[in-house]
Amino acid sequence: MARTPIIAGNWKMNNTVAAGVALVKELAPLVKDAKATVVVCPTATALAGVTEAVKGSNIAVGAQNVHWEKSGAYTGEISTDMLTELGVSYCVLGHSERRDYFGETNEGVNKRAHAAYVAGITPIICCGESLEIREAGTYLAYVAYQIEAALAGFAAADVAKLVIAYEPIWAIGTGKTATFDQAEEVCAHIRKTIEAKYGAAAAEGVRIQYGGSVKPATIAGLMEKPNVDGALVGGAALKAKDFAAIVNF
Ligand SMILES: O=C[C@H](O)COP(=O)(O)O
Repeated sequence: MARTPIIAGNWKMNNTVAAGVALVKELAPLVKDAKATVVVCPTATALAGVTEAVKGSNIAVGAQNVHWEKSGAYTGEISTDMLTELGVSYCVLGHSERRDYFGETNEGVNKRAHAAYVAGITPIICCGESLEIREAGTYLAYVAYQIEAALAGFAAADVAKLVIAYEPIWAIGTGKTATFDQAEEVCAHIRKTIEAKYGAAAAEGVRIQYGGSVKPATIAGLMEKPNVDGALVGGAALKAKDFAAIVNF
């Protein structure tokens, strides 16, 4: 079974509603023939405007986080109902910036992933090691543990439909893309980890992205790797032409 590539743009804390709407309006005609699934992940305030603006295009919209409870006293959080009401169909979870700056834990990522999946929102579950862990040589075990924790309690048939984003923290926003072989090594290990626990069909179906300073010049080399199924793009997703060039690799 061939996996459809998936390229997602994580806008992080960038773009007002007006800027986000303008960006997707410029992007839509540039990616209309993409063979990859195309996703943009605006900040929360721009989700309504952007979901409206992409109607009739092949651009899907993702959120940058979601809470596991349906509603209640959780100041600053967003529920799955609030996202599905807008037509949001993906959600980035466990990004290293959430883990490092806002105390996101593996357990929280797992709870958010279940809530999103049950609501019909495809989780894009992030994992990735720091430079210290990379240099200590323990990165494969570290990433495997993050994935096992994030996927706990999922049925094999559901794991097949998830998206994982491998983002080495040392490559995010630094201009230091992992080499194609470094990206492939970890993405292959993630697939092997999933196969060991959930079986061949889950490992064959799950889509694994690489993220970390992906640029138009590096996407083709990454996509040639058998275990890299797409990219989670930060900085280069803020310019329609650059993001389109990545999507149309
Ligand atoms: O979510 C996206 C990643 O953190 C990558 O960001 P970047 O492309 O700016 O390095």
